[in-house]
Amino acid sequence: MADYDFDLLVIGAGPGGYVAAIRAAQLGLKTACVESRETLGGTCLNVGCIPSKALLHASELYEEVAGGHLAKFGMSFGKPSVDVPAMIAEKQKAVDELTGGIAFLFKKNKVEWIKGFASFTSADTVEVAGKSYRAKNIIIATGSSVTPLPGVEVDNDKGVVIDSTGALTLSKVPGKMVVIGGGVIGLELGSVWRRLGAEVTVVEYLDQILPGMDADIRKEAARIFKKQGFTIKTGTKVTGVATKGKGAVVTVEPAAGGAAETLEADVVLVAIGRKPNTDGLGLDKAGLSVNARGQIETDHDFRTAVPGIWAIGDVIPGPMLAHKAEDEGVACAENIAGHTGIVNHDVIPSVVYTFPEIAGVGLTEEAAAARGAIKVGKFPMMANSRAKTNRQTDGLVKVISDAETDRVLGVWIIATVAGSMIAEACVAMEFGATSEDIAYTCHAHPTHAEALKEAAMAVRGKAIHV
Ligand SMILES: NC(=O)c1ccc[n+]([C@@H]2O[C@H](COP(=O)([O-])OP(=O)(O)OC[C@H]3O[C@@H](n4cnc5c(N)ncnc54)[C@H](O)[C@@H]3O)[C@@H](O)[C@H]2O)c1
Repeated sequence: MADYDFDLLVIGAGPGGYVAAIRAAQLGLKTACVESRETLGGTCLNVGCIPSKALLHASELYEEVAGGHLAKFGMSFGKPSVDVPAMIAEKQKAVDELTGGIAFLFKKNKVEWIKGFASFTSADTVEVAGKSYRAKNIIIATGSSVTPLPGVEVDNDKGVVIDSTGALTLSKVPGKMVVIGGGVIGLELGSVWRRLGAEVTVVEYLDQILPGMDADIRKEAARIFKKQGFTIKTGTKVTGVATKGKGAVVTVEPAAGGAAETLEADVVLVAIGRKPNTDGLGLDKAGLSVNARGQIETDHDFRTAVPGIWAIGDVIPGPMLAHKAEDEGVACAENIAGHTGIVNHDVIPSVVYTFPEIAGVGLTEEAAAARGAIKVGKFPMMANSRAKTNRQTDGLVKVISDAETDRVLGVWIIATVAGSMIAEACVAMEFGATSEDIAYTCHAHPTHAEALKEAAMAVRGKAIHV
């Protein structure tokens, strides 16, 4: 240790990096975490998962009232109004409390926060704000940033052509919003502004929204979103965005070729994906390189090609999800400390926090069928007593199992609380459960979770309530 400043230096304090730093400190390693943002928590806490969920929650409450959905329960209100700056300020309070919480956890666990941007000067040394730090181990947890759309300039301050960060700070509800990209960000942030009154058009290049999800789920989600008032243009590419007056004009044409058309918008949200952050890191000085997708490759233990350098989260291959990064952070810290840290990448849930929520874990039906014989059980939320009682019956649960062994290979859910329901599927899959194991597990009544049990029963044609 004599020559090293730290046992471990983590670059980046997002969900991957800050969790890795805390776990390493818990295990007795002298740990520092470098972060260039003013606050800890990375994209997720500052301008991603957390603020978007705050606005999703607030806008959902607004729509319940404004959309007249409570009238059927005998409740009536005067015409509701929304004070957007107040909503944004309350969101910021949640963000500040959570980012401040990490600063507290760093102090409590004696993790040193080095403020500034880290750049490698050799395989075991980084420079931050003109000072050099040498560490026995370095974890790269630099995350990802918004993929730019060639030829389209984002300016979040002007608030006309924006990305996900700009969509969290609009000062008023746009009349018309065009969302480029029918993925998670487009649908979540599009939902926020649609609920508050914007006319939202989603332009998606592929034939279906929500890439990577199960085909039934993608189809059903599109049906539900259209019913909610979204205009969804799939199989459509954007060929240009020009600002015009206080708004913008988006030119689109069929992906397969054909006549172009223009869409006028007050706000254009670009949400076409994210790319790993490696610019300026000086990877070459450490002897590292990136793959064709700009990612740093690691082995199963999160070791890069250079001994002593590890990488986790959005900067390595795999889904760009905060919880995947967190689990990798814990496992990587444990491996560095000489323990055995493992992440089961076959069981990483993904959740879209729209209304209803959309969640999945494991294989899609298409991917599972390509591997071998499968059985599929489906159960509609329409037949779930709790969903029916709440008058929120959109959605379904789908369980995919191996035809021979009955082992669960994938679970897909659209339901108001799908994000919570998917946790049960994750535990089941982590323990190698069969669909019968889920079917024979007693589930509390009346809960949404019973729909998962019934979908598991449906794998063998034994669902009761359909
Ligand atoms: N709830 C969550 O888990 C959550 C929330 C936000 C973001 N994220 C993660 O952040 C990342 C980025 O999210 P995202 O929604 O930007 O990406 P995404 O990859 O989920 O979706 C982007 C969509 O844009 C489409 N697209 C690409 N270029 C286009 C073009 N020129 N014209 C029209 N459509 C185009 C793609 O086909 C794709 O469907 C994802 O990895 C996502 O998992 C997750």
